[in-house]
Amino acid sequence: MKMMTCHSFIYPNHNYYYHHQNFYFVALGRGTSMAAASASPTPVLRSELKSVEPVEQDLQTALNFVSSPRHRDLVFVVNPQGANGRTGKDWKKLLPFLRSRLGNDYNICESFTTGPRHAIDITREAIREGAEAVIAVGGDGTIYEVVNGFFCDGKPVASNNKENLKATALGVIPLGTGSDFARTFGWSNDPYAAVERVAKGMRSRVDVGVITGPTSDQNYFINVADIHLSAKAGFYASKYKKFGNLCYVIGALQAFMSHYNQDFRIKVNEGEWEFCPQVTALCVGNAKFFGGGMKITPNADPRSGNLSVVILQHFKWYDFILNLHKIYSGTHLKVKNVSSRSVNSIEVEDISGRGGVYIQSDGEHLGFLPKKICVLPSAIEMIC
Ligand SMILES: Nc1ncnc2c1ncn2[C@@H]1O[C@H](COP(=O)(O)OP(=O)(O)OP(=O)(O)O)[C@@H](O)[C@H]1O
Repeated sequence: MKMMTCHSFIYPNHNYYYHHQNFYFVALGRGTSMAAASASPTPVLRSELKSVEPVEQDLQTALNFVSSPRHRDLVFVVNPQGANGRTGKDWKKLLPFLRSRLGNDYNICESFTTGPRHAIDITREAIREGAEAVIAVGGDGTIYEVVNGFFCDGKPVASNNKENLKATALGVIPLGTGSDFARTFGWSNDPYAAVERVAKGMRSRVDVGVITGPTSDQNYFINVADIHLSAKAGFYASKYKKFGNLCYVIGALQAFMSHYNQDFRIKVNEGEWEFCPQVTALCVGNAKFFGGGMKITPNADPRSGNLSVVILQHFKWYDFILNLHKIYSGTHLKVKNVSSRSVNSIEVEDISGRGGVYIQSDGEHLGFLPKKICVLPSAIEMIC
């Protein structure tokens, strides 16, 4: 039977919850028994599973009612640790509204991440099972991982059901510390407004950036990839998330202490190598904001089919202090030693010999140069 198959094989390594007014249905891993917990006012938590008795017979009956085969799944990928634990708490509060607003039209499924990169696996499985949308609930790190789950081995992940013509969409409920990706669309950290967007179901194709390293490893990003000082600042900032948006200031101060501008060479759109001296930071925007509200790539547009590169050169620490307000407002492109261009691809190498040049994408540390960054135009459908 369809739903039994679905529950037995969806998310082989993850807990997966179907929601209904009075029931929470929990699928455990492949080969394990299924369980249902009834009449719980809150989601069933992983830690509570031990006390739940397997009731497969009853569950089958109930699943046919709850997880309607007429409806497609909305899979909410929730990072309970996002925004220093606030994401998990806000999600709990949001759930009753979300179920009443969306539950009549969709099967509401939730999956809590258990650690870094878990959201990638959840997303891949959801797409293979033909979900209507995978919705990242958290900050930019969670969106980043969900976006990476749309791809596997260099190719887009597809539904196992070839008759399923409607692609799985990406959705976002921004509940992170910075939530910078949402800013490009003018979305606040208001989860109720985000649920309304999902209810309306408007979709739009957006571009995705792909970063390739010397070992051909690939990482996808949807917001901003950045290199050198800002990436180092982001690396440190991630260690101070408990201070909220202040983490970016602390991270920047720490990064500055060991910073040197370095000579790079860049290759744009597969052209000739260009010398790019004394780079402070090189930012590649698919969208406009990073660092908790800095409009670093103001010309970027995720629906443009290209990426916007902004390069800061020869900057001293006091240049940042003097121009910080311009970086926040996106008026820094006219500042001396700041340049901007639109690209399809850019390769970046450090030629100073010092090495150790940080790169991050969507706030996640990705290692060091050299890297090649390309745009994948209209790669994903997004709910907006
Ligand atoms: N269960 C978990 N426990 C610990 N870390 C997790 C868990 N699930 C996901 N993560 C990691 O948490 C990191 C941050 O998550 P997220 O981006 O959602 O929140 P944030 O950092 O507060 O927000 P923002 O990125 O917008 O500033 C991600 O790198 C992700 O890999």
